Amino acid sequence: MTTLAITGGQVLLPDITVTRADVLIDQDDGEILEIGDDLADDADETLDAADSLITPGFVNGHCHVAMTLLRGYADDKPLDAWLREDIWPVEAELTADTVRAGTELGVLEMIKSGTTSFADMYFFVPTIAEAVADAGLRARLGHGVISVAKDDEAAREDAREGLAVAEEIDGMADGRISSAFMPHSLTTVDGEYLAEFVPQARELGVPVHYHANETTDEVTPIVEEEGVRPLAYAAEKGMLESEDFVAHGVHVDESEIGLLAEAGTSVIHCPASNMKLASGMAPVQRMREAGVTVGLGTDGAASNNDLSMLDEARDAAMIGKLAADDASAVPAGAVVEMMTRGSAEAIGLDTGRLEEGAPADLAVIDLEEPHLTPRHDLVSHLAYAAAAADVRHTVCDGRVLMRDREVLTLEEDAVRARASEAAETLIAAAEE
Ligand SMILES: CSC[C@H]1O[C@@H](n2cnc3c(O)ncnc32)[C@H](O)[C@@H]1O
Ligand SMILES: [Zn+2]
Repeated sequence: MTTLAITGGQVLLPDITVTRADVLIDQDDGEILEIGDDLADDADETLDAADSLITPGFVNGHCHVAMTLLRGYADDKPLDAWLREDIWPVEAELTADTVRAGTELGVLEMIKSGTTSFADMYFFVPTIAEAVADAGLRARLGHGVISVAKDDEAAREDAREGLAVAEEIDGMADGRISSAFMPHSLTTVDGEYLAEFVPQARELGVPVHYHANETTDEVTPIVEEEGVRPLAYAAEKGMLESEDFVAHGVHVDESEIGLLAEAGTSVIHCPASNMKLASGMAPVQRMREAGVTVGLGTDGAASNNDLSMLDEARDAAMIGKLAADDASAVPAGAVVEMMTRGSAEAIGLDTGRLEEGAPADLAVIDLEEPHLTPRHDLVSHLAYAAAAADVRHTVCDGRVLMRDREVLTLEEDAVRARASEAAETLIAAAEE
């Protein structure tokens, strides 16, 4: 057994309290062996966490990681126009090579901001899986299925690809990669395909993940054409099971919050994307009070425009108060829980907490910074004041992915250069 001790830090425990302790890891099994005092002597190697906070690695519950290539490409538009006029025409030109370059850039950014796990819906998913495996992260990945603007055979082929990819990649990278069936949304995949293919996802035993109730433009047509709210429609299609998770959940009414709570379906809140696209304010406080598991996600870098979960946590706390018209709503402890265990539970990964036997997925935050001084409350600092650049070390599955800001699994300069080139190639192809 090879062991690593993370020493001298403060540790964020599962009950969202902080205590002074070392963390001892079994690097072969990728598990936490012990959290306690003076564990350095028991370890083969150490990682210094003096003046630092050791937190569970952050869990990004909803992303399109290769969209880093489109960061800053099309800003300041609402969702539907943004997708149809700018994003989808460019995405039509994606290749496995450009997706690899965008994914490497995205996972580099994640490692540098303390994220160790994420859920992702995109294209060229086996390529994304390889990049995630090489970078050392944990992820639940799926092919985004769309039927609009496709003929029947193309739509079926796309859905079949969604299932085939889910089967192919599940369990890759010693189990660090898992999969899901991912229809894009309730309005971009026709009901007949949902009815046909969702049961096949159940047979495969994978969860279903989709965008839901993100804008009023997505709610109105379903109410008008189906006569029910979108999440009641999703339930009719068999898409509201306890392992399923929806992204956004902005325009959900009380009946839909009740459906989510009853079914155990989770919601990934994406506050930055919801603000940037002016989609609306999700009723996070009400969903949490009703017992819905709420996680946090960045969405893609083109609608955020970064992949930092620390930014997302602050945004979630701020907009949560505004939405509830209550400064005590969505407090620091709630967003810290959402960015760790909440997202992990939502996307079905057994991580997001620091305790004996849990996966050794963690981030170490440097507290020796002016904006983290004084240290009245480290949970408050994590929610409101810490930034991506404060992350010192990142560890996933017991492996050190970043030590003292040096990423060990990716060559940072080369990744940035390849991504810049891929972005240029992509835009040039779209403008041809
Ligand atoms: C079919 S793969 C995923 C698909 O989703 C698009 N996308 C990115 N951000 C959003 C969002 O906020 N709502 C809906 N769809 C989004 C992405 O560009 C891909 O086409
Ligand atoms: Zn999305």
